[in-house]
Amino acid sequence: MIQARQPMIELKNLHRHFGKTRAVDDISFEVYAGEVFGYIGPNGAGKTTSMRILATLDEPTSGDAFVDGFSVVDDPDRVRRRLGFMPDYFGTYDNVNVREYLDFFARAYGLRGTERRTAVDSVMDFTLLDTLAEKPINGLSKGMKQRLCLGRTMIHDPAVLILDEPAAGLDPRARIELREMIDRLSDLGKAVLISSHILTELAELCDRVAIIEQGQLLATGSVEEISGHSETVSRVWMRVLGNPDNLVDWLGKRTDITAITLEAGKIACTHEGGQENQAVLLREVVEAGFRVLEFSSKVKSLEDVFLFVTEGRVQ
Ligand SMILES: Nc1ncnc2c1ncn2[C@@H]1O[C@H](COP(=O)(O)OP(=O)(O)OP(=O)(O)O)[C@@H](O)[C@H]1O
Repeated sequence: MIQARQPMIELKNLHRHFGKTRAVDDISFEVYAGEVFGYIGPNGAGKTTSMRILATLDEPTSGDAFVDGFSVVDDPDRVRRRLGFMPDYFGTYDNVNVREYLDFFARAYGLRGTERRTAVDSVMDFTLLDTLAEKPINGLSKGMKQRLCLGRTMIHDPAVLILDEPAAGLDPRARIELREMIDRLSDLGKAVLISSHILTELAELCDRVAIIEQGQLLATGSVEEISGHSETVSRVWMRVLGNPDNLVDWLGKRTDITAITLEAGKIACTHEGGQENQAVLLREVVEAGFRVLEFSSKVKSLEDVFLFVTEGRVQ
C-alpha cells in the first residue's frame, strides 16, 4: 500500500479575527519535508499572524494548524519541540557574545553538557559564525544578526522552520548567504516556511509559494505556475488617430482589460488573455472603428504578476 506523505506544516481553514479585522480568513495549505515554501503578501496581509499561530504564540479564532501532525491548539508542547520560529525583529542584548547568546537558548531548550556544546558549535558552524564566537552581539552587522537569529531558531534541531521576513533589509551579499543556508536546510530535509512582501526576493529560494492578501489566499503553486500566469498577462500600449477618450471608454467595458491610463495621447492598459487573444483584441479595436497607429505589448514580470494577482481581488 502506498502511504500518503504527511505534511510537516498544515494550515486547515485557519481563521484569526481581531474584532472586525479578519487578519487570517480561512487559510489552508501544506508544506512537506525538504520543501521551502514562500508566504508572500503585502504589509498587513496576515503573514505574521498565521506564523505566530504556527509557533503557538497565538491561538486561532477557528480552524487549526498542525506541525508534524500535532495540533497547535491541542498539542502546543509537542509543536514547540518540532518547530523553530524566527521573528521579524531582533532585540538588543548588552554584554552578551555570540556563543553566550546561543548557549542561553540551548539551555532554554533543556540541552545539557556535551549535547549543548555540540549544538552551539554546530549551529555556529552552519551559520558561519564560528569566527565571531566571542564578539558582542550588539556589534554585529544586520546580516550577522540575521544569521545568529537563524542559529537560535535551529538550536534544538527542529524539523520545521518558520522564518518571518528573514531577507528584509539585507544587502545583496547577506541575501546570498541566507539563500545558501536555506538551501542547506532544505537538503537536510527541513520544512521551511518563509515570508516576504517581495515575490522576486523569494522566487529563487522557494519550491512553492502562496500569495496572501487581507487574510485570504489568492494563489498557491510553484513559482513557475504562478509566473506562468505572466504569459496570460501583458501591459498593452495603443495610440489612435483622433480622440483617445472614446477608446478608453470602449476598453473600460471589457472584462479582459484593467488598469487603463491615458498619458500624452497614449493609452496603457493591462490585458489578461495571452497572445492569441491579444491579436483578437487588436482586430476588435480596428473593427470597432478606431484608427490604430500603434499597438505594442510587454509580458508582465514576476513582480507585476504579484501586483496583478493581489490588485483589488479581495474586497
Ligand atoms: N494583536 C493584534 N490586534 C489587532 N489587530 C492585529 C493584531 N495583530 C495583527 N493585527 C492586524 O491583522 C492584520 C494582519 O497583520 P499581520 O501582522 O499578520 O500582517 P503581515 O502580513 O505580517 O504584515 P507585515 O508584512 O506588515 O508584517 C493587520 O490588519 C493588523 O493590523
